[in-house]
Amino acid sequence: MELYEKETVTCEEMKKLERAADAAGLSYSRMMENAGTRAAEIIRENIPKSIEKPRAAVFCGKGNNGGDGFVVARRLSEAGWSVVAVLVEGEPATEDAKKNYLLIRDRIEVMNRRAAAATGGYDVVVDAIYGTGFHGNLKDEGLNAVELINKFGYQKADVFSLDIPSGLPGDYDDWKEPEKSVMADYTITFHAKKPVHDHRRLSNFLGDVIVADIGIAEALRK
Ligand SMILES: NC(=O)C1=CN([C@@H]2O[C@H](COP(=O)(O)OP(=O)(O)OC[C@H]3O[C@@H](n4cnc5c(N)ncnc54)[C@H](O)[C@@H]3O)[C@@H](O)[C@H]2O)[C@@H](O)CC1
Ligand SMILES: [K+]
Repeated sequence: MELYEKETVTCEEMKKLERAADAAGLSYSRMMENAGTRAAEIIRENIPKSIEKPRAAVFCGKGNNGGDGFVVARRLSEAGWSVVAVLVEGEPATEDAKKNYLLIRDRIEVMNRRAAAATGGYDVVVDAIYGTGFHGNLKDEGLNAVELINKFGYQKADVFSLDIPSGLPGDYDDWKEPEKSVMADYTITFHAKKPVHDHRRLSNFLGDVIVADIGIAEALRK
């Protein structure tokens, strides 16, 4: 079986697949656009139809998981939602995330985590803090943001984690419960599940796991 056909891949294998897809003509920036666009569609399909103008907060880290978050924020805003973007660790650091940040910066409200703590009433919270690049344990900024997301979740928001609930390493195989993580209602992962999604003791952190196609299989089949 080819790597791109596997249902579950490690974070390292995922990086390999992205490199191969890029070499086959599906650029990293296109993969991010596909990931965020598809995630926004899945979010819209899964919230109660009775909400007329949904309010969403998108928490973005400074890597490419945050970049996916900026694409989601743009897509939900284009769909008529009221959207705020929360910069958890300041401005984005990777090229593709920066590009997508510039596309929303002047269009939707951007705030830091402290300012976000004084807001509320969200129907949807998107967790785009950490994905496959996360290792070890949460540090202060991440930890505070994770607690805030979970607070909004307890209030009324549906929480959607992009790729992996922030706080959990993608290759997680420990039998201990993690110390702290986003508790998602839905985890939207890209291309294939990562080992953490198959972990039987983590279903209360993962919620429903949905795999979103971002074009990698098609690019590699050719
Ligand atoms: N171009 C690509 O490679 C694509 C990546 N995608 C997204 O990008 C994600 C991976 O992006 P990145 O590799 O930029 O990494 P992440 O965005 O997952 O992580 C961001 C940063 O967190 C730091 N970090 C790691 N452990 C930490 C800890 N314990 N405390 C605080 N900071 C920590 C890392 O050094 C990294 O700079 C995927 O999960 C997916 O969501 C998708 O956009 C598809 C295309
Ligand atoms: K995440």
